[in-house]
Amino acid sequence: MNRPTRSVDRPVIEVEELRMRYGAVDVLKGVSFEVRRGEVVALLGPNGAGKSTTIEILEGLRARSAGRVEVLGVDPAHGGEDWRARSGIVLQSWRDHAKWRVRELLAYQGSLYARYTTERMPRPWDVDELLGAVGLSDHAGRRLSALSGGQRRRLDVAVGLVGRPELVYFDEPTAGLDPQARRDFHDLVRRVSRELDTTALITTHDLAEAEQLADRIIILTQGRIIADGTAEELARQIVGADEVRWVQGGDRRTRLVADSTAFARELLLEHGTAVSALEIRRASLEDTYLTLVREAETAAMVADEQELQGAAR
Ligand SMILES: Nc1ncnc2c1ncn2[C@@H]1O[C@H](COP(=O)(O)OP(=O)(O)OP(=O)(O)O)[C@@H](O)[C@H]1O
Repeated sequence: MNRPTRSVDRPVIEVEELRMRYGAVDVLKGVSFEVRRGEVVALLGPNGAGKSTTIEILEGLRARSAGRVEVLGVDPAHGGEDWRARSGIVLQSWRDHAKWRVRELLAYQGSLYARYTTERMPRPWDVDELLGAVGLSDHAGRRLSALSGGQRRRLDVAVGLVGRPELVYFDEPTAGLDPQARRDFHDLVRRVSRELDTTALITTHDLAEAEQLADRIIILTQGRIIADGTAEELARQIVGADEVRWVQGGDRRTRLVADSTAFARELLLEHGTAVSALEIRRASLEDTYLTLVREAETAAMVADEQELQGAAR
């Protein structure tokens, strides 16, 4: 299916200078980013970085301290039911409803969206089709209490998607899933993004997942965005991103370089056949992430110390 073309393609999420303060503590310190229609974006960051706070503000569950936020063209602080129905939230939220059966729960949840159906987007998603899409067809008649952890996670995903949302938030979606279920989930998100033009914002601590799934990665640390781009673009931000190893004159050598192709070319031109076992390892997203977060934390510590010294003078 082709993506529908739109003459005015405004971003689905627009965040400008977002600030959040709990008591005397600034948790978000001027966060700005955009997410375009159909994009899959991963929001990464250490514990306590402000990811959940950001998402709760976008969902309209938390009032911000300052800044401009628009989600699907509406300020979440003033979003009504119609606006809310256009987003889906995938949380681990159905654990307490142990007596419901899978199909029953999805049919009920889906029925809440029927009044929001449009010609372009019939709502809700047909329950049997959705059960098939998340791999729960064989468990449709089961009570929630009889599902495994992975099956419940698939159900969480189905609940988040049943209203065919234009925008869906996933909070650590594959935590606790086995590798097959994880791959199925990735396929599902890609399909939903491609075929329904659904925008997805995913928080995860799984960097391999972010790399595989996301069109774009945003890294939040200590309430600030320190990187925003594709995994490749992020890797280019750090110096010495590639590791080159080779053997020369019997010695094993290793160098960290920014442009490994140019380095290898020079090396071979200069030393020719004296070079063997040449290997290039690109920085993984994990290397990049850890480097960027460490640099940001060091810079913040230095700034704090300077401020303290300034105040003591
Ligand atoms: N209601 C609250 N009152 C006071 N402080 C809060 C409140 N909610 C969150 N915080 C603080 O705000 C900071 C950011 O928290 P947040 O939950 O947004 O981080 P996170 O990036 O989602 O972390 P994690 O990866 O651990 O889920 C933390 O220091 C947290 O302790």
